[in-house]
Amino acid sequence: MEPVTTHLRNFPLSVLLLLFTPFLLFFLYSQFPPNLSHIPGSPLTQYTNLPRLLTTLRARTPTTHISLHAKYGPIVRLGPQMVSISDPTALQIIYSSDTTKPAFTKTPQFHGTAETATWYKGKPLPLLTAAQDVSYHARLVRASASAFKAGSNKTPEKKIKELVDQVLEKLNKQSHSPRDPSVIDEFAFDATGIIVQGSSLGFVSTGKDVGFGWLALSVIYLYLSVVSQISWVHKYLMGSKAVQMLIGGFSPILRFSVASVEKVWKEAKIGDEGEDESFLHNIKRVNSGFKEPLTEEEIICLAFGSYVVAPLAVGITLRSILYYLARNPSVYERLQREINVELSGDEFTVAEARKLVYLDAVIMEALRMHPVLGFVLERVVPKGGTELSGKYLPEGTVVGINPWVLMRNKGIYGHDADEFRPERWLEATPEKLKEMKRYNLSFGAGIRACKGKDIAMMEILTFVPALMRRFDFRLQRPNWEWSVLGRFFTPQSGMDMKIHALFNIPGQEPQFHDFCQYEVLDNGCAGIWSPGRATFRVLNNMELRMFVANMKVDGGGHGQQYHNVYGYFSCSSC
Ligand code: HEM
Repeated sequence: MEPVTTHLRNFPLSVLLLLFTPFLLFFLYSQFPPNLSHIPGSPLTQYTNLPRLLTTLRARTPTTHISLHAKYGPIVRLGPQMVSISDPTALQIIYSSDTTKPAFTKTPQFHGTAETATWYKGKPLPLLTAAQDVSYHARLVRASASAFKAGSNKTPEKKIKELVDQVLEKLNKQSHSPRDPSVIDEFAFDATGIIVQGSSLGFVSTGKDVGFGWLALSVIYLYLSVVSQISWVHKYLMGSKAVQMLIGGFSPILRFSVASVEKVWKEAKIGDEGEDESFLHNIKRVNSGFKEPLTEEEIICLAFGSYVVAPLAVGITLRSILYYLARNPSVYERLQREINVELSGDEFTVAEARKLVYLDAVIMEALRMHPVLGFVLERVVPKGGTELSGKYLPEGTVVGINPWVLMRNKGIYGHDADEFRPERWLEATPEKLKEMKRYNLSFGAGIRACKGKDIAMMEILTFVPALMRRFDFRLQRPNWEWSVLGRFFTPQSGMDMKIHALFNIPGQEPQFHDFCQYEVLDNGCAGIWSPGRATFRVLNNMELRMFVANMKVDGGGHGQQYHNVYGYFSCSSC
């Protein structure tokens, strides 16, 4: 008699497959029960997360989610246990700010950040953005609330202003050739250094990464984007202790965060509210008064959280503002007029800039058109399940809204929601405006909304008016669409710009630009060359502001070559 193994060896593979397939299907079924079969979506998503994964790999999450909702309606199945919602009424339920009806908790979506990049003293740090435990989250928020308030101290504002001046000087030197405005990203990194530790990181001055790990940050976010779609693989990769033993502690951003904390703890004295005030100085001061002070790990978490979020978020938003302004000449000109007429001078404060209504509308519209986060802000359906958009969702379902989907909702923002039109924020009735703001997800919503909004707005309100007072920018290829990497974050590329100083700097060799015929004289006066540069007239500061406010351009709109530039005024100073 032949041994059993021989029989098995001779057994055709196809028969084996036939026998085992039902077991395999049963296993898959029990792993991923199609309990969301009543939710519309592509049939494949009932059984697998593969479509989600492919969308992420192709970096098309925002646009894909928008078209899925256009096809399937306000509630769409994205995976065997995941649902995306576009129904605005669901926002208050999922991200509730009502303490009697707690918001749904976060999924491990962000937890991967901790396990991937913050392996510290043998374990991952519990980050604020990732925290799933409600009381731990509340503890970190309480301890850092005053540190996140940008308006509470004037020192960072002053330092950010100095940094902007440094950026403008750099732009002036680079203005001869069109290029990607990467100096914006350098600004965003240095500004984060000022906010977190009270001093710039040195991106702008060196034009280099300075060891922070810009590349590492991109790799971390690529990894997170992918594993958040198929979370079980994480425990075999960066979530595995063995992998962390091999490459743990490698994260350069973690090293930076630890160094920042050490620097502030060494240099700042408790009670010192002087020149060096920063996020960490503030934490150090308030922490000493707590009954249960934050631990070293928790403080590093707070620094790390800002370093991984703030530079990308602010950089992406500044790029959006510049891009949409350059593509919309009438908006650009209206904003430039407002900035030149309403602000007192180059030394304007953030409080002054905050009062500019059109600037505010432009920023809100840029954030609406291009939210910084490109994925569903995931939450878990609590015990007992819930009903959203008329459909029952069982406990444990992952659910959420992608800001890109909600911010293009035509019912809220109008039939032209796909267009960049800041006027919509100014024309709306008070009720409509309230509705538009209520469903504004650009900074998230409810208890887990962005904690750095104040800081981000301070940086944006310092940068944009300063740039527009002294520079003119336009896209090298005005009708060229940029490219957007639509994953976790939504960074843009392909926006080469010509950025030119509007006025020549006193004491420097005058540079005459093809599109701008102003000049600032050594005595501080500004002048304008009349068409054809036959005569030169000197303007005082007030006239200059009036001139820019009423500036007319012959021979085409903004972004084209200015042949004749003239204003409505009569020059009285010369
Ligand atoms: C224009 C700039 C920014 C935008 C559009 C933005 C957007 C967001 C959004 C949408 C969320 C919610 C994520 C979720 O619900 O899952 C969030 C959370 C957060 N952001 Fe921002 N952010 C910006 C700048 C900043 C800055 C500058 C900081 C820090 C200095 C920061 C710190 C945080 C933190 C700590 C959280 C987590 C809050 C929590 O879980 O309680 N953000 N941000």
